[in-house]
Amino acid sequence: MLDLECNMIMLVGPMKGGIRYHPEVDPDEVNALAQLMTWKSAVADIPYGGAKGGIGCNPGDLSKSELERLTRVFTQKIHDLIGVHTDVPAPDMGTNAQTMAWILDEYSKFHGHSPAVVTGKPIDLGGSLGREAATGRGVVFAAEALLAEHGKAIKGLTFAIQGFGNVGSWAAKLIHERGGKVIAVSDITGAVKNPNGIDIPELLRHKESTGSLKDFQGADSMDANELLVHKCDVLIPCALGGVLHRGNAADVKAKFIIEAANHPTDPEADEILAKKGVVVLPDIYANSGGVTVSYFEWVQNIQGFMWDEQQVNRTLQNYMTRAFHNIKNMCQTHDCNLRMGAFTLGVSRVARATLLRGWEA
Ligand SMILES: NC(=O)C1=CN([C@@H]2O[C@H](COP(=O)(O)OP(=O)(O)OC[C@H]3O[C@@H](n4cnc5c(N)ncnc54)[C@H](OP(=O)(O)O)[C@@H]3O)[C@@H](O)[C@H]2O)C=CC1
Ligand SMILES: O=C(O)CCC(=O)C(=O)O
Repeated sequence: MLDLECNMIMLVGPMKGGIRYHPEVDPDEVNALAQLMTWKSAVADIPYGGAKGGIGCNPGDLSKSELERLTRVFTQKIHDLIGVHTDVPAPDMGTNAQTMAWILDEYSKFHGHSPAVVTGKPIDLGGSLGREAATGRGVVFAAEALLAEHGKAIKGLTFAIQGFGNVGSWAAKLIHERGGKVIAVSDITGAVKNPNGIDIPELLRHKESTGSLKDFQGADSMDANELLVHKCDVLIPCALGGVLHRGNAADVKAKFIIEAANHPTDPEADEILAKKGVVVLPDIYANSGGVTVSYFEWVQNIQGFMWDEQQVNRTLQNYMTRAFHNIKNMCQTHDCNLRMGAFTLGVSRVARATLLRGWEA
């Protein structure tokens, strides 16, 4: 199944969002994810509408050459819909810089060389330094901003991380570097735990060489579902949507949840967690580091000028800190939680742009 959804008609700039390859991709989910991109871009204050694309497939079952052919055929079908100033794809679950390189190459056969038509591409093809790490790094900046509000810091706190792909592995690495104790990690093959803190660089090497978390010597294996209710200070879902639901929310022991995945908490779980006093940092803010650095990549491509990595990371931190304070202001003004504050900020920015364009009903 191939699907591409766009949620905003060029109100403030092109539409933007990732392309997902996963067996559970369906049009409703892609549409919902495109809507999240609209509010996410508005919260980050970057000039984009929302989009998302996906293919229902299991990339783990496909060879590299099958993935390339699939991506090229997909691009042949959507090349008239995407474009530097209309809709700019990026990686999401199951896709990566190589996928973006194939899209760029195939698109350029129809429209001429156009590096800015995708972001998250390899550096050698015009990708931005810092984009690969950006979502995980943004998650860490977001966590630091939230924890500081509560008089805490990453150092010394315990973390459980679901998902060890692009977002989860970068978040784990950066938390480990800051002195946080990552005590549980999972991927699709299972989960591992170590109450003294997992050696994340070692786990990265193990995952890189074996392709899974299984048989890692530095930690005990655990039930992957148990990870979400494991005793820790901070839980970071970095995989699928809907993983926190009424069946497990009451058992969550973390005091903070940083939503690095898109839509990991369903509305029933949200209510249960709020009653328990768990502080949830919403996805449309917490994982916005990826699209923010995608914006920097697009700007660099259009300018034909490459930023150094320090500039990318510093500017990302400024964007994440500014957005956190804007959300907090909304929460204070409307006496609401962080999710409502983030949505109020995003929706009000989109509404203002709509009115200014004269599109009111
Ligand atoms: N990439 C980006 O820039 C952004 C991503 N996001 C969101 O972050 C989340 C992760 O994306 P990303 O890291 O890019 O995706 P990846 O495909 O790189 O990684 C996904 C990870 O989730 C694991 N996983 C899949 N299913 C399960 C499961 N049932 N239980 C536990 N782990 C599972 C995978 O396991 P395995 O390694 O074994 O395959 C993998 O480690 C998604 O929700 C995505 O929408 C949000 C903003 C930007
Ligand atoms: O980098 C991008 O453009 C989009 C990233 C994405 O898909 C997301 O934030 O969910």
